[in-house]
Amino acid sequence: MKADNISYSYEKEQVIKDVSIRFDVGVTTLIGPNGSGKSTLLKILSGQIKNYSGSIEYDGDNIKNLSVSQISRLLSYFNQKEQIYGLISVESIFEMSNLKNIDYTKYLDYFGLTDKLKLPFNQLSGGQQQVILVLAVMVEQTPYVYLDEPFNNLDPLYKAKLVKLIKRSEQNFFIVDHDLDTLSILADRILLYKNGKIVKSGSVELLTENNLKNIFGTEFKIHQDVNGNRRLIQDF
Ligand SMILES: Nc1ncnc2c1ncn2[C@@H]1O[C@H](COP(=O)(O)OP(=O)(O)OP(=O)(O)O)[C@@H](O)[C@H]1O
Repeated sequence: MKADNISYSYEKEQVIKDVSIRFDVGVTTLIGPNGSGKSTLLKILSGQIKNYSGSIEYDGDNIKNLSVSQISRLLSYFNQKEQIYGLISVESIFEMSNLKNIDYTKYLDYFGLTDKLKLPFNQLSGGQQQVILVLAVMVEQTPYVYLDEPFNNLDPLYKAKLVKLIKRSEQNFFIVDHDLDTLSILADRILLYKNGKIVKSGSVELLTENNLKNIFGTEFKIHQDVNGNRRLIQDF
């Protein structure tokens, strides 16, 4: 995916300011403050918001020239804030997503959620709902996957399982989240974002105390764990 010079305003407020982004193979993460426009940008890149300026191409085709079914084969999108499933069963959610007839029960087994298959979605806990929705998106098996805050509500075990699943997947992910430790382990590319613009892009090496302070306006301390991974500790 290649997005060039994307700008977007909600009524009077310009939220995205001339952003150019590449979404390549692997895991790309967008890190920035609350209200800075990350979710809006994901909706633009995934074709849900259309009246932006700039251009977005997938494999050389402008997204504006693709049909709804072409887009649905190309990309999938997760955002728990806008889920609408309510009384629909977990099984039906997977059946709607399972266009390639894959065995999705292995995912449910992996999260210990097999016994929830027949339940209505609203009888699951917040974390269970979150896992089911992320899994339903992965079941679509599209090459591009946009995840808006996939690690919200997840306990440490579910978080570890989801990290492993994403790392093992052949799909390409574009993730927005505020869990910086998890992103630092997952990310192949990091985009630091503030006030509607990409401030810096590069590898996990970008997660420095200075860069994070610049983005969020608060102090951090960076430590290395025994595996050499970065651990970011916010200094309160
Ligand atoms: N549908 C909308 N109509 C009008 N303004 C909106 C709409 N959605 C978002 N905004 C505004 O756009 C700005 C960016 O919102 P957005 O949800 O994209 O930020 P974000 O970076 O994803 O935030 P967070 O990290 O808190 O989820 C905010 O000021 C918000 O109030």
